[in-house]
Amino acid sequence: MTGETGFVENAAALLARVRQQRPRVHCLMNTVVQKFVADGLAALGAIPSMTSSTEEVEAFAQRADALVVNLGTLDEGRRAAIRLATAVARSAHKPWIVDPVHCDYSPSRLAFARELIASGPSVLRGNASEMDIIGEANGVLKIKTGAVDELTLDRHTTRIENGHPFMAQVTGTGCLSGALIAAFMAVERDRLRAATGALLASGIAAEIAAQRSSGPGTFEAAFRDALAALRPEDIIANARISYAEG
Ligand SMILES: Nc1ncnc2c1ncn2[C@@H]1O[C@H](COP(=O)(O)OP(=O)(O)OP(=O)(O)O)[C@@H](O)[C@H]1O
Ligand SMILES: Cc1ncsc1CCO
Ligand SMILES: [Mg+2]
Repeated sequence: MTGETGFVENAAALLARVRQQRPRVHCLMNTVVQKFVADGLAALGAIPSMTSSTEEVEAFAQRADALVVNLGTLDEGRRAAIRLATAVARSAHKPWIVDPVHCDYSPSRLAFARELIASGPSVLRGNASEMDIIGEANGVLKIKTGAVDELTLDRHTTRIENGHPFMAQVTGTGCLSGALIAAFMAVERDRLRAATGALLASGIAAEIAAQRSSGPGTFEAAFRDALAALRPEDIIANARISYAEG
């Protein structure tokens, strides 16, 4: 089945809205992929910021339109910064997303991820190992990425097939997808529509980029170029999406 009414058309319109509104996305992002994520957001048309200083993070979160919390290189300072920033997002009703990177490697990180999830993010996104260990996340849109992305909210599941295997060979494509979801949530309050738009944009840009690439190295640059050049009509022409209830 393809085509729940208007979802793909809405995704295409959201891409144009991100370009026009240029949302500010504050990223508490792991140190491995900060540049890749900032460049990807900028290519899309959003405005990234990245500080994790406990002195400044509340002011940055207050200024931002959406927040990404990524646990990839967690330490005491980052835990404190995350608590401060998420408190601002909650009280100011800003959309925020948790990416529980490597929560399957460490009991302490898993406990912190669960604490964050219980405090009410809009979205939780991880790869299969991370999402399988986390389990329930009541009231949160759960997204498991991979060859097919699965978005689950209550009893509704959306599957997005777009993407390319080169994505799994470039560190940070998952982290970037979380940041792109935040950018789309900044311009669309319906988080399922926002996340669908972001993952279609990312997956379709990756397919276009792969046609011009000879491996993961050239793909990385071509992916950024394709995100910058992506048009709403590319989303409408190339979306591979299905929906299920129950
Ligand atoms: N085999 C594949 N075919 C198509 N798309 C893929 C494939 N593997 C991953 N992707 C896409 O790559 C992106 C990253 O997904 P993945 O599940 O690999 O995240 P991740 O492990 O958290 O990545 P990272 O930690 O490096 O940021 C998603 O947008 C997903 O759709
Ligand atoms: C490889 C790696 N290690 C910590 S974060 C990160 C990149 C995103 O998963
Ligand atoms: Mg990851």
